[in-house]
Amino acid sequence: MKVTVVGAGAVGASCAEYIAMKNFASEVVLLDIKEGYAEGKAMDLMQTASLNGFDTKITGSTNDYGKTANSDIAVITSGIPRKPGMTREELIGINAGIVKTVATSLLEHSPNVTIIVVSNPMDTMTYLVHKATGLPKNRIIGMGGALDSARFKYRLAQALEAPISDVDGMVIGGHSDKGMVPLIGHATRNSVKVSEFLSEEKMNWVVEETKVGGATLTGLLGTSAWYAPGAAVSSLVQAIACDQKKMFPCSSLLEGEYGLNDICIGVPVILGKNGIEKIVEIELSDAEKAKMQESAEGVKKTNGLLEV
Ligand SMILES: NC(=O)c1ccc[n+]([C@@H]2O[C@H](COP(=O)([O-])OP(=O)(O)OC[C@H]3O[C@@H](n4cnc5c(N)ncnc54)[C@H](O)[C@@H]3O)[C@@H](O)[C@H]2O)c1
Ligand SMILES: O=C(O)C[C@H](O)C(=O)O
Repeated sequence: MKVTVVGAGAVGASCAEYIAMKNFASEVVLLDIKEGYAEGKAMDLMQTASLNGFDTKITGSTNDYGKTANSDIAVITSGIPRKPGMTREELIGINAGIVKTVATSLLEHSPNVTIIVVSNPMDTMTYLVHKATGLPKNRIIGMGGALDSARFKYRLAQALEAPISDVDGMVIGGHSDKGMVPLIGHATRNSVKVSEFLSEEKMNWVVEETKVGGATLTGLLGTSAWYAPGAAVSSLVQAIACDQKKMFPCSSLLEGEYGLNDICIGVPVILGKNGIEKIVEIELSDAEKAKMQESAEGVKKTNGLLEV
């Protein structure tokens, strides 16, 4: 199993590290446009192998896609991250050109690749990869909901004063400060709805903190987060590589599901060896449906800025 990670910056390197630590891939190729940068990160990570007990080979490449040839899975993290006070949507001007070039270069060398898009604004970048490559929809996956759901569970556990392993919950919709739809009505603590434990006020706090999870970290760090994003990507890669049939909310091209068309947005999907093997349509309340609709309008507005 060969995995390429484009962009050896904060998220790309974290993602490569978690993939290697989970020890399911034979090779991870890290590629970056900055001379020597990916080679340096790959060498540094390889020097953790004997300490951390993995056999995955990590190779660095300065923009040489020959080294990525015949990758099974590729992750696109190349592009700029936001700074405090910015929205993800503001990154479109620079990131769209980078993501389009990277996706086509990947495909030239790996015709059977499944692509995971991370660069922001992620739902629009995922849509752009569809338009630019024409790959079947099961082989293009946007990562956002897996991360947002991990943040949701973190906030739920805080509010419940419970261990995170007791908590389950999911965030669907667009990966944006306003567009996320944390499904608080479906969230549980050991199969019991969290509304049995939490006041309306506490549940609203969980939802609002989840939606601005990325912005909160950007404010603290001066750039956007990387550990949880890297871990979330590695979980998606593992689900595909190991044919786990696991369910994650991912940005997927919709053709009528959830009443939406011609848009990539976060919905629950089953991930296995064929990438997105199924889009799962769950029953939403009228309020959740309205939020999903509003979120889709936001994503479509950003998609409208693309030149495709
Ligand atoms: N979807 C998500 O949940 C999620 C989570 C975190 C970050 N992100 C996004 O991921 C992206 C990367 O974030 P980061 O913190 O790693 O940024 P970073 O600046 O640390 O790393 C980005 C890397 O991309 C490289 N790059 C730029 N153009 C390239 C090209 N054409 N080919 C190859 N490499 C190129 C840069 O040299 C840099 O090393 C940002 O757009 C950020 O907003 C998304
Ligand atoms: O917040 C960001 O800009 C990066 C990423 O989308 C995140 O949610 O951490």
